[in-house]
Amino acid sequence: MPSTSPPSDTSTSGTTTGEGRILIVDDKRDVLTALRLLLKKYVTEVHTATDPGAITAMLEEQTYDAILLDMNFTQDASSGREGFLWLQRILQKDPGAVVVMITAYGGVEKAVRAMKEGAADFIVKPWNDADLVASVQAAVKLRRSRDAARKQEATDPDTSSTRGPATTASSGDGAASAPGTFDEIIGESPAMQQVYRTIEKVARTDANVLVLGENGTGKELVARAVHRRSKRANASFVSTDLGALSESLFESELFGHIKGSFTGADDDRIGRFEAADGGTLFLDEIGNIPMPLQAKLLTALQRREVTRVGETTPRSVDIRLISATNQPIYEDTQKGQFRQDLLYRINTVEVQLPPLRDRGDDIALLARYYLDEYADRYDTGVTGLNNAACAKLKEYHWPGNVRELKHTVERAVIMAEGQTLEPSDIVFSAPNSPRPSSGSLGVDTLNLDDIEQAAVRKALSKHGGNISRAAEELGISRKALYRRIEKYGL
Ligand SMILES: Nc1ncnc2c1ncn2[C@@H]1O[C@H](COP(=O)(O)OP(=O)(O)OP(=O)(O)O)[C@@H](O)[C@H]1O
Repeated sequence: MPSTSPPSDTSTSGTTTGEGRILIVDDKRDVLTALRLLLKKYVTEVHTATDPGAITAMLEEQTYDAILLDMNFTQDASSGREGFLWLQRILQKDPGAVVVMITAYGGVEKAVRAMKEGAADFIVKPWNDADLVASVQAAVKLRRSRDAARKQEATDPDTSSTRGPATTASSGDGAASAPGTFDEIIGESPAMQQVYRTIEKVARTDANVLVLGENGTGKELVARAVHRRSKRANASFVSTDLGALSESLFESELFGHIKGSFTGADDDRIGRFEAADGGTLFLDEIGNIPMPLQAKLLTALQRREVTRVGETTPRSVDIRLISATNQPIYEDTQKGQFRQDLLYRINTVEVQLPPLRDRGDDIALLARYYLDEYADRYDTGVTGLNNAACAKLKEYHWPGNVRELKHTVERAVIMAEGQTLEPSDIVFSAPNSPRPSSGSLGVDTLNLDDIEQAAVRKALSKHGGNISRAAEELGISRKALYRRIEKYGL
């Protein structure tokens, strides 16, 4: 039975302006007081508790639009373990809860891990008032839209099956996909199966996704698959290549502008953020944007609002963000070329796409697929490729990955003399480009932790997440590998 009186160490503030009922749980009374004073201007009710043990009873009595939860409760504790525990309990009790973690500056990595486990956001102490208020308001909004979506699903049972993630795609075969494919993505290597599993899991959530991989590995296809399987599938998917935007156009493209705000602004125009409202925004080449623009992007993401160039009033946007880069973004962060706080905002879940040369038989699978497609399109009568041609394709290092394979097969199908492709029909565009050594970790650092982290990532990606095989390749025990996965939050 729900208890009717609030636990003794909790307190409530009624207020006037904004909307929403929030709960703040922190063992430090001064933190609670400061937060209550600040937030009561923006939400209807602020409840506080110093003892996380009170959370369960409070959740039985009330539904909260947002819960601000400290990561550490016992004196001097810094592991964040209690934060994880209470986060889990809250989500068990109320799966729709929107939890914002509060952490000290040094605990940011743990807060990011908490986001992977279901927290909606995090706040770093000492906080910036405006950012904190924006984060709480966004959390309240998120709760409301989750509740509305749930109500909609309850009244329209078809909604979840037509718009939600495909539920029958557990082995990498999307609901409407041919064998060996997942939506439009072709490949059945262990590394790609791991990618499909991640897409399935993350699509259902609203978590920000960072897709990493060399050029032409299919990063945009992954972004589209996540969108298609998400509850935003019926809204727009807006793709923007940030690498192609000049600094001067960046703000107006992303945030929009009003007529006359600069030379050439002949009309009001909405930006990509607003165009993606309710749907998914895909920011490609995010690793290439200069520092000042990173700051602007971070502010928009933190506040979930954009201000059109030439205007002063911000507009709220509700987007799911998927970013992609082929840059070594972790290394760039260490070199000070990419903001760490922006990285933490965009990489809640990461999808690492393996280069084509590490995908084994997928090379032949893709080649046959494109062979059929182009033979059909150009009506050439080419029907297959012989073993030697297939071996030649598999031996090549594919610096341009799937995009390059596609063009190579297209050329071969057009130029072939016979019905079956032979090695001489296959001409590579960059046969002498340097072949990345298979041992290369793609990091340019001597920091042992970074090298270890890159090795663990690479082994997991190569073996499609298979712990035994990855541990064997790394030369460590399964247990030792689990410890490292935990250590690096992989
Ligand atoms: N696994 C795959 N199956 C089928 N087609 C693929 C696959 N991967 C990539 N492609 C094709 O290769 C081309 C490049 O894919 P995509 O644009 O998604 O790659 P990308 O990693 O985003 O590239 P870039 O880094 O250059 O932006 C597209 O034509 C896409 O359809």
